[in-house]
Amino acid sequence: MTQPILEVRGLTCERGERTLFQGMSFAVEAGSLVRIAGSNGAGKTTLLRLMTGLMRPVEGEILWRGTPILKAAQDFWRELCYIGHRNGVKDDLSVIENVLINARVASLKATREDARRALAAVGLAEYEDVPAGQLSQGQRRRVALARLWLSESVVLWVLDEPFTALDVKAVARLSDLISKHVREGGVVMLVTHQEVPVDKSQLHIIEPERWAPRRRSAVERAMDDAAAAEAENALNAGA
Ligand SMILES: Nc1ncnc2c1ncn2[C@@H]1O[C@H](COP(=O)(O)OP(=O)(O)OP(=O)(O)O)[C@@H](O)[C@H]1O
Repeated sequence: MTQPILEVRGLTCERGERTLFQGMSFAVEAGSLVRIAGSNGAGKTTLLRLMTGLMRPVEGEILWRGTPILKAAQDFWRELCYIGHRNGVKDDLSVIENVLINARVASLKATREDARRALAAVGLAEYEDVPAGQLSQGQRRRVALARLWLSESVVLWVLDEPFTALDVKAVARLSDLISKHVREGGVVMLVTHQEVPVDKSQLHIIEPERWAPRRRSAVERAMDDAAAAEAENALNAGA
């Protein structure tokens, strides 16, 4: 592998009382699609949040271009586009105002024309002036995702279930955009069940469960109990 652009080193994460994963390590180079897979509650969303610096790990670190993200801070965030579960769409603003404000918050330079192009790409050209509160869930998702069409120069895309609530056509368009971003040297890390066509060598599948602390089986627990009982008996016999 050439120099990795993104490296996860010995990441351990706890939520509540539970250790979700420990010692997670992997590295990818520019031009990679990182698919986070696994069962409900495995820690997929949590891993994405760690990736953005919104959450901190108990141990370990994430390096972007060789620098820990929490240290790189602004320099890292300038290269990051994060679209989480929540769409962050403001109901009382029009569709185009939402796109422009999202772009401004992300420090992207976007004119009204750019925003129109992005809306056309997500199939919302005719909704430009409609208050976002009047949209369906799928349409709201599209408003949030329109930012991706303004983020081609942003290297790292971190996307939590971006295909949810989209129709077949929208899924195909987004899937094409993601493949193009990866082909052009971007890194896309996403939680999805959707296949995104990229070269096999560019695809990494990360399953947080692989780093989950091992649960002891019933047999192991019974053996421990038996050993403890034996030790107690020995102590009592000696007393
Ligand atoms: N705010 C919180 N406080 C405590 N525990 C939490 C919190 N949010 C999530 N968790 C727990 O962390 C674990 C991982 O949650 P996470 O949302 O990362 O899983 P996931 O793999 O994305 O799940 P899903 O496929 O259902 O979206 C779950 O067991 C969940 O109960």
